[in-house]
Parts: sequence; structure tokens; C-alpha cells
Amino acid sequence: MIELENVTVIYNKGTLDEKVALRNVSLKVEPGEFVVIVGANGAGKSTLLKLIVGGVKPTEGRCKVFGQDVKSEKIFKCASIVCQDPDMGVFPNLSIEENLILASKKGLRGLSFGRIDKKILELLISTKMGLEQDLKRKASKLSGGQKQALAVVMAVASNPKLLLLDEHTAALDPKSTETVMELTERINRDFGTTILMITHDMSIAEQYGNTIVVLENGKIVARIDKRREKVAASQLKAMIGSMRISFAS
Ligand SMILES: Nc1ncnc2c1ncn2[C@@H]1O[C@H](COP(=O)(O)OP(=O)(O)OP(=O)(O)O)[C@@H](O)[C@H]1O
Repeated sequence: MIELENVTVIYNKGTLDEKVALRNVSLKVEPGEFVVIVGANGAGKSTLLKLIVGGVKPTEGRCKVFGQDVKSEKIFKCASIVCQDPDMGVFPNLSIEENLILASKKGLRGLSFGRIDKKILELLISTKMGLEQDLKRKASKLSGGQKQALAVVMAVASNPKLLLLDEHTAALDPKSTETVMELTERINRDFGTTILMITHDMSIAEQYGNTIVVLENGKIVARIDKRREKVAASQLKAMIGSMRISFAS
């Protein structure tokens, strides 16, 4: 599904501001995998996600998604992204229902509002956040946790093959974090959606996903298959170097 071959990304190449963000990175992600990406600030995690959606191009090497070189307009139809700010993932002046219907029509022309898909409504109910109780409520009236749960459900409303999550629980309290992570896991398990998730929370990395990719200074320094070996949050912290980052756990 995703194949990076010796990818190097250099920002502002040839200028005084030149910055190597990824160095000779090779990575394969299979369909249905749930990959957790960890690493200190500046390690290159967001650059990796930007590469996959075509936001940056490899300076060297090759990045293929769905078997082809990345073309942003094609990726847009098959992938969704949720970032860390709960206000970025929802349309505040639209109701919960309108947000979901709009999200399900991603990439289609026109805004014909219809009904919410049964599968999406069930997913919303499964969060136990009460979102389904008043679908006419404006998104601006929701709590941060509710907004982020809605943003994740919206992200899968268009049946994407790939879900990219950039610290999507970073702004949430522990209870909402657990709810949103359980929702994330359910999407991977029940829909088979491939997930790439960045987190600074090592207890989340320990608990969720099947693969952990550790980035350091633009290089992949470890790829851990959790189905074969267990890894504790404390080990991950030690691996990254706890002096260089403040962890949530
Ligand atoms: N648009 C840009 N122009 C120049 N340098 C950039 C740009 N984006 C990122 N960088 C640099 O590239 C390196 C990798 O950045 P990136 O955002 O990928 O790291 P990260 O691991 O996601 O960090 P964080 O955990 O702080 O979000 C950093 O040194 C950063 O300063």
C-alpha cells in the first residue's frame, strides 16, 4: 500500500536554511496495517505523512502509495487525515449530521444532503459520547473530545483506504483520549482501514497498533512488529531518549 525506497527529503536545498528532514528512509506498509510512528521533536514524523499525501516530494528516492508515485488529487480520494486540533477537523457552523454527510461526499461535486450511512451512525454510537442523541447540534457546541471523535468518524465516512493521524489525541484529556483511541482501533479492526498514526504518548504506542516505527534525526532506527515482540512504554522512551522530549505518559 505504501512503499518508500531510500527516500531523502531536504527542505530549502542549497540555501542557508537547508534542512535534511528524512535520510535514506525505506518503509513498507501493508494493507490493513496499523502503524504507530514515534520520535523526538524534529525527527521527521510529519514530513513522512506529508510525503505520503504529496505535500512534499522526495529529494532523492521514491515514494509509492497504492502502487503509484504520489499524486495529491488521487490520494485525496483514497485517504483521510486528522490532525491534533479538534477545531480543524469539523465545520463549526454545520450540525453533526451535516458534517457527516458532507464528509461522506468528499471529492464529489455539489452538496446534496442526504442521510447518514448506517455504518457511520453505528460508529458514532459506539463512541458512547452521546453524539447521536442530537444530530442537529452545531459542531461548535461540542467538547474537544466530542469534536475529535466526530472528526475521526468523518474521516472514515468516505470509506478511505488509508487514514493518517497526526497526534490526533494530543489535545484531549485521558478519558477522551481512550475513547478516540478505541474508535481508531475499531476502524482498523472492523473496516480494515490502513492507519499511520503519529504520537508522542508512549503508552498509546505500547497499547495500540501492530507496528511501531521509531524515527530519530530523519532515520528509521527501529521497526517493531508488536505481534512478535512486546514493547513497553518505558523501553520506547529509553529508545528515543527521554531527555529530548516531554512525553504525555
Ligand atoms: N517547511 C519546512 N521548511 C524547512 N524545514 C522544515 C519544514 N518542515 C519541517 N522542517 C524541519 O524538518 C525537520 C523535521 O520536521 P518534522 O515536522 O517532520 O518533524 P516532527 O518529527 O514531525 O516534529 P514534531 O514532533 O515537533 O512535530 C525539523 O528539523 C523541521 O524544523
